[in-house]
Amino acid sequence: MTSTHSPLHVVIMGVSGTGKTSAAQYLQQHLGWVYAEGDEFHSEANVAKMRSGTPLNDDDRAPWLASIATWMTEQAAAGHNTLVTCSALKRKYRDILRAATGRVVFLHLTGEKAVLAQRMDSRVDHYMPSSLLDSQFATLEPLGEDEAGVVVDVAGSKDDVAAAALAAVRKFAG
Ligand SMILES: Nc1ncnc2c1ncn2[C@@H]1O[C@H](COP(=O)(O)OP(=O)(O)O)[C@@H](O)[C@H]1O
Ligand SMILES: O=C(O)[C@H](O)[C@@H](O)[C@H](O)[C@H](O)COP(=O)(O)O
Repeated sequence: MTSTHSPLHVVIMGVSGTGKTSAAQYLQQHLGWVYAEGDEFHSEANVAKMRSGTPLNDDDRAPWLASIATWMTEQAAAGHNTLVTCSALKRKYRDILRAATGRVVFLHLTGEKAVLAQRMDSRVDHYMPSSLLDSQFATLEPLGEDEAGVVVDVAGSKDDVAAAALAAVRKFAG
């Protein structure tokens, strides 16, 4: 969608398995905004590290976050609102994304670890093992009160989560 307003970036964040990709695909279908899957911005080394069951560290994540922010800025320059999936676990990671041109808001998907582990284990062809959930939760810094965003619980069905996510984005988009 092209707009005369400052482009809006909605970053769908949260630990692995919260349904970021599922929610983003639904939003993309309903809003028609350009969409970036954060997983696809990881280096091969990062993917290999996660696949082997080792958590990423700040140094691993820095170039990944920078490349996502660059994509967001490029899209904003073209006048596009965007949807981005990115775990964005720490506030300082979100600061990197917030530095992109345009308005950046976060849709934080949250759920119980056991539920997420079960969903991850039923996912096929994905490098991320559910054994990394402990470190994902340990690393997660929830949105601060001064961070533009909204929290959506993912205990319900995909349809429930999608509807809540769409309602939240429509509020942000005005
Ligand atoms: N609300 C939901 N209820 C049940 N299963 C879900 C829900 N949301 C996502 N899933 C499933 O859980 C797995 C993880 O979802 P995914 O969208 O890949 O999460 P993420 O991108 O955050 O890692 C996938 O197999 C997906 O189909
Ligand atoms: O910062 C990280 O440790 C990773 O980015 C991680 O948070 C992310 O979740 C993986 O890329 C797995 O991808 P999914 O979130 O799609 O499972």
